[in-house]
Amino acid sequence: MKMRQNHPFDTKNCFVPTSDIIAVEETEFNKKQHNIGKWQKMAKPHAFTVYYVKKARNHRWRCSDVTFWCVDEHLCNQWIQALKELLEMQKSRPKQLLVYINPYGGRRQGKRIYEQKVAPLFSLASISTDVVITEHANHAKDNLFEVNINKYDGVVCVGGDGMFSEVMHGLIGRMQKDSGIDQNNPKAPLVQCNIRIGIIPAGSTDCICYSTVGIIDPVTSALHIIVGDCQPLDVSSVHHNNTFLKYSVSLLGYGFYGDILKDSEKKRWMGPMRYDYSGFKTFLSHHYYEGTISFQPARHTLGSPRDKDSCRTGCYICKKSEQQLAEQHKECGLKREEDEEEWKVIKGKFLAINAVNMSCACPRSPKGLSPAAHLADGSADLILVRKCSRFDFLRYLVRHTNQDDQFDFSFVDVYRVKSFQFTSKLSEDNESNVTDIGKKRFGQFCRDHPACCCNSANSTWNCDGETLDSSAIEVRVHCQLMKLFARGIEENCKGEAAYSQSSIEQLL
Ligand SMILES: CCCCCCCCCCCCC/C=C/[C@@H](O)[C@H](COP(=O)(O)O)NC(=O)CCCCC
Ligand SMILES: Nc1ncnc2c1ncn2[C@@H]1O[C@H](COP(=O)(O)OP(=O)(O)O)[C@@H](O)[C@H]1O
Ligand SMILES: [Ca+2]
Repeated sequence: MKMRQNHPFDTKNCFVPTSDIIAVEETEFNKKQHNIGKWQKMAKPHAFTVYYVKKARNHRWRCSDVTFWCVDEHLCNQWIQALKELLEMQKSRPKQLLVYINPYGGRRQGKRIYEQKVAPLFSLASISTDVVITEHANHAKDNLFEVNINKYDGVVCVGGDGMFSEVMHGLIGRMQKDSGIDQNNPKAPLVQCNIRIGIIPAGSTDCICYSTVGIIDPVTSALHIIVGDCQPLDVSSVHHNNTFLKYSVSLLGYGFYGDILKDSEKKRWMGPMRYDYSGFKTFLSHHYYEGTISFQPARHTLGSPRDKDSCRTGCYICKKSEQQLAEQHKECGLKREEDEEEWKVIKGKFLAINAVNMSCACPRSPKGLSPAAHLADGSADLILVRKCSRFDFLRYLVRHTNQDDQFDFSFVDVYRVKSFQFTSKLSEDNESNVTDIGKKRFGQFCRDHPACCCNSANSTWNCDGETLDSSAIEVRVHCQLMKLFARGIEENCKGEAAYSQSSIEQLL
């Protein structure tokens, strides 16, 4: 059996784990191939090609191939058969996927990206697909409540964080509905969603993809889906007055990121650039908001937001949380301890309140809003940026783009939490004085100090790129509520540290 690799770095030996094989196909020899070199002398050769994942730099994956050939047809068929049987044994691989494409996300390239880069790979891997090109917002979400979901091994969304959020709401909502769980009850134990979601990035920020794969690259994401990766993800539920508002997996941001989102929605025609434009405008406006934040610290998890190491593939801290979750499920009859745990209360004037379930790394900020946040530890990092000068706020923002610690400022506090609540001063005042209509209607900016940037209007919550209607919210992190076709960011850079059993032992 002879081997030939189809790329310029031909080597004599090639080691490919079965888990990295994408497909095995019989290869037709054409006349031209037959007439070169030593094959000329042979009887009709038989060949098969193995397509496999080739890992390139910066977490990028590509489909490579290697062709084996020989004169013995029977031997060749035996190899094809044996390799196909090995592939059949990879039980976590999807066979049937439901795909939603947002044709208007990001630079409006979703349909082209899927058809040119992703569909050919799915077809090579013998994955059948039902494809829906969305016609309006919430199309995918509503559709997920109607389809025969058990027919599919996963759902793929082609778009940005907003599109992912829609699909996630459809799936989690469908799961709770089928299990008779009332989503409006903030304390309801939600049912885990085992149907994995794959993200083909074609949006504006694509933070969820970047934070779980390490790169925004449709081919890499398609290959993670094909090999059947599985990454559990924490999800926060957001409620107001016993009414369910939304779920969040990446950023829940009030003040700076809420204001950027609100302004940028009017500039959708600008594409991803709208965030730079609105970001600059919001930075100049320098509005701060008064309110009270109460939270329950996450005591069950080992890490802290100031850790130097990040969550990486096979993260030990996330595995520990998975074990704790399994134990909790066994003891589900017992009273939940969280109700008894203490609440910390902080009142203040904030430029930004950010709660992140993951690092929120994205191309704009490769280390993210909270570099040590974990994908699946059952906690969120709550970042409070208090009123400070424009210059200091700029220093804080710039640190998201370099190696300096963005939490090392007197006006920034960060806590690892499992739940929190926020009420703006404005709504507290309105509740205590409902007759003060003038304050409600005309209180846009502080009338006493027009130049001081304090804002007596509320900001908006940015929930994974969607705005929330209420400023007063109650948030609870649900450990590993859903799963992605991903494996977390792989540790492939020299000198890059991550949590391992030994580093944890040193910590303890
Ligand atoms: C002087 C330069 C300072 C630059 C600092 C930049 C820090 C950026 C951190 C970005 C965190 C992003 C968190 C993710 C948010 C997304 O869910 C959301 C919706 O995404 P999509 O649906 O793909 O459009 N995106 C945003 O809210 C935009 C944030 C814009 C930040 C400038
Ligand atoms: N066909 C459609 N027309 C308009 N909006 C849509 C459509 N399909 C999905 N959406 C909505 O578009 C929003 C943004 O989509 P997304 O793919 O995240 O793009 P971007 O990253 O540019 O914001 C999502 O909230 C989603 O609900
Ligand atoms: Ca988390």
